[in-house]
Amino acid sequence: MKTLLPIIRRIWSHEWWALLRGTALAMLVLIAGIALLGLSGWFITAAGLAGVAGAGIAFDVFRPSAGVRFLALGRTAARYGERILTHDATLRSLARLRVQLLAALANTPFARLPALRASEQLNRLTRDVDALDGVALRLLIPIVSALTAVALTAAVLRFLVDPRVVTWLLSTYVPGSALALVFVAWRSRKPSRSGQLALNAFRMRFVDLLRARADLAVSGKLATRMEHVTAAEARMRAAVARTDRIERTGGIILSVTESAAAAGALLAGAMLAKTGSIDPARAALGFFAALALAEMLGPLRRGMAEIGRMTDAARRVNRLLATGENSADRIDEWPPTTRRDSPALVMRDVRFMHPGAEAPVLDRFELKIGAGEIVALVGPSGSGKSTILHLAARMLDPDEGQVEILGIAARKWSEPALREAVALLPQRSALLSGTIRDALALARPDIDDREAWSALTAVALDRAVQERGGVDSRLGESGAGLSGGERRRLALARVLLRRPSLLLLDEPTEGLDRETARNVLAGIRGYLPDATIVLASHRAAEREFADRVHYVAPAGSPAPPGN
Ligand SMILES: Nc1ncnc2c1ncn2[C@@H]1O[C@H](COP(=O)(O)OP(=O)(O)OP(=O)(O)O)[C@@H](O)[C@H]1O
Repeated sequence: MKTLLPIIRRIWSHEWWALLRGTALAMLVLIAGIALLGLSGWFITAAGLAGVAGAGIAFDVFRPSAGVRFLALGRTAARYGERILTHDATLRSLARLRVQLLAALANTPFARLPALRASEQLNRLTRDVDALDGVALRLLIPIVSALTAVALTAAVLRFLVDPRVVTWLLSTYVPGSALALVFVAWRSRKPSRSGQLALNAFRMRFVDLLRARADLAVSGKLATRMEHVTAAEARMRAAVARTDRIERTGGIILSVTESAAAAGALLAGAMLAKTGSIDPARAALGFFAALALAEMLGPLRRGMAEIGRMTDAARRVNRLLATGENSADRIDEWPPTTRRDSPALVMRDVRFMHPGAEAPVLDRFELKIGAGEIVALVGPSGSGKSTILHLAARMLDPDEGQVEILGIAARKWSEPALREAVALLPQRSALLSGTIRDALALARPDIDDREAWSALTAVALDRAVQERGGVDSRLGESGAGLSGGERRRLALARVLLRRPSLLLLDEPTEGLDRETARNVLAGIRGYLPDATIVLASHRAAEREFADRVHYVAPAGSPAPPGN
């Protein structure tokens, strides 16, 4: 329950007014239901007795039947209002929670991004948030309204019937319903959790299967992977069946409680009527109230069965929100102004180790790049070239040493100012499905045709786009429909559109033939004549394009002279 508190607080803080009114209406529904059954029972008994006594003609049928109608209609109206208010408030708070989770994901520190799995994050955003819709609807509101309804019913019965009937009802209902609810909550914790885990596994395996289907098919592993997917689905169904069985057993305990409470109330009423303490019609009230009290336990039973699923989801959501909110604090909002006369990029005595790695990738690393220079970083695979670009874009922060970007210490840059001044083309860029214009608009939302074509021309992609039908032609998922080299150039065009002062390119011409590579590199310089360009490079064409080559030695080995 402690895990659910932060979620309850989040829901309550924005929706307290709607929830308060919804809870009041939920109480009204329960009270009206109990009163309706009590009044109807009283009415039938009293009318019967009046008939037996031969006083039927004098019996006032109008007021009680008007009361029954009023209560029945009032209950329906209150139920309608309660559903609208509470569901609306819950859906609004879940929508807000989804946005908060997305923001937390967006704030995830870059160093942790490689560990994130798309399918896992998708799960979190859908199943976990959906699991939390019951926190208010099936736990909070039913508990508060049931407690209030019980207290009110007890007070009214005490006044109208007899305190002993109230004592009987409480002494059967309180332990009986507590036993049933605790039984359901306790026993269904495991299956409801394992059902959720199996569902998560099913979704992740299914997404992975779709993504890797070509590789799996050629390696002959498709059938085995499909078995994995169906195994997760079978576990999920088994867990659901088990939760249902537990819920039904809880239902049996509740039915026994209800029957015992009603039978006892009927017996007590009969005895009280026999001794003449109260009239028989009033004596029937306890019996009907006992039947009506069972109604309030239905939604609670469902909530209890889901408690394991809810707490697990809440734990994951709380953790992600906490990390996202903490890392958001990292961003310094002070926007500095760059100094034009200073070097574009300086790294002094930098040490950096990837999380979980055993040794630093950079140790006492030094680099100085003048404004307007084009520098190619070369070195063996794994020597840390991409890491240097990530440090220069401040996607990573060094463990030791200083990084200066455009004359300003990296830590002093505000996030928006840095993204204006520095652009990075990573080794693998993501293209979203949509049109070519959409892909470019990520860099420049208000992009016009002229800007789009000039960036596409710079990366030698204009002809290919024209042949496809222009900038409004559609791309499939991850840029499907373009060749690997064309996708790379489209991502490059997008980076150029930002017109950065410092452009960081991680193997920009990978997958391009020598001539196209040369054209693209010349196009980049033509598009950004004054920018400083740093390339992580393995290709001769890139080295030839650079003013200077900087050798990146693996950490621990000496850097050659000439750097
Ligand atoms: N997220 C990470 N977690 C742990 N280790 C990492 C991570 N990213 C990179 N590394 C490791 O850091 C080292 C440097 O990686 P980096 O990508 O910077 O090298 P690189 O010189 O750009 O290599 P390549 O030329 O093959 O692209 C490698 O040994 C790599 O395995």
